Amino acid sequence: MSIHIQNISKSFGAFQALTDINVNIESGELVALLGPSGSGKTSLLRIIAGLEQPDGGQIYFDEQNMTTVEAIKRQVGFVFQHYALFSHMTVADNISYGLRVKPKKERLSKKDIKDKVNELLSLVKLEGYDKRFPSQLSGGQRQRVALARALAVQPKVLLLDEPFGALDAKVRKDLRKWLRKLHDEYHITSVFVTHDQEEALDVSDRVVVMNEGKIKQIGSPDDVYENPNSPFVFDFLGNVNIFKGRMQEGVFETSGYQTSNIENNIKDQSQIAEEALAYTRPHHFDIQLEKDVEFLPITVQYIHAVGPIVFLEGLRENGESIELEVEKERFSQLQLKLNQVIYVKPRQMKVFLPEEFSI
Ligand SMILES: Nc1ncnc2c1ncn2[C@@H]1O[C@H](COP(=O)(O)OP(=O)(O)OP(=O)(O)O)[C@@H](O)[C@H]1O
Repeated sequence: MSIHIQNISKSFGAFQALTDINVNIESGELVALLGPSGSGKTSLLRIIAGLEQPDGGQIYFDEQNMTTVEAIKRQVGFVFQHYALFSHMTVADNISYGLRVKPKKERLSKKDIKDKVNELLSLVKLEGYDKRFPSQLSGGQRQRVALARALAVQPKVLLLDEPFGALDAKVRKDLRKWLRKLHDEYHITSVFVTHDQEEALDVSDRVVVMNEGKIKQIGSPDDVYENPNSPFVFDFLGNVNIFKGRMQEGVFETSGYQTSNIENNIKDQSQIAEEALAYTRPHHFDIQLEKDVEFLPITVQYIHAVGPIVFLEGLRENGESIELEVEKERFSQLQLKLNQVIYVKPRQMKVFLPEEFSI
């Protein structure tokens, strides 16, 4: 089932929570809505679910206009951050709830419901937990029960609102791997809300980056991470170094360092921009020990060498600091030490002008 979100807007009183949202989600896709707190992710998810009415715009499931269809008739499975399990019901009763409350004509037999529960318990790796109550489960187990309950009614669309938000980092990581695997097996069109960029990039087929009720960028995880279209997306999706400088005829200059190895959206390349900012991720640097005009000298101030990637911080001659990430092997080759002067060259930089900051 595909989902087409067309020109959706929503305000709460005078506050505009969503402005002209357009996204096409393909059948079987897992899409993450990613953005900071208050960016409108949950509001959009609730509008897809039918739990909230938009002020303008349409929601289609395939060719069917669902905008005014009641939530209960949308065949949507919903998983919330806070395990909304019924505390007085066992795991099995929680999972089968949606099947048991169906009208008699559509209801499966008791035996079929039991078989379905067992199938779902095995799917979420909780065989043997059927008689437990939610209070006897860990947070991660409860979320898996919530997912099994959402899947029991065979939804056409699965909506997940920060499903792992309340869990600790390790359980979160395990569950998102597991969700990805589950999705690869079942291919239910799924929309997943998160404010955690790593989670969004790790799990989804495509990421919709939102801020202040608007879409900033839509793309594959690799695309939005490697080719952010705005300073906001660059900053929100990972660590970044920002160089203040000026642009002139395709050359970026910052405190005595010049480079033409840059990307920018400036139409008139002969333009002079006095207040340009160049963005580079910490792993996009070449490092060497020999002085070179194409390289920036920096003094190593901090080294964190745990794991396969070494994190370094260096100080430029103008007092600005630079974060670097180097593979352990390269770090060992260079034998880097604190207070050593090294030479670094950004392999790629993206230059933005002040007017691009408000897009
Ligand atoms: N029922 C409501 N009444 C008034 N304002 C609301 C209501 N629901 C949401 N908002 C406001 O709309 C904005 C978007 O909220 P929403 O929950 O969609 O954001 P979010 O990106 O999901 O944030 P979070 O990550 O914190 O959950 C927020 O400023 C919020 O205060």
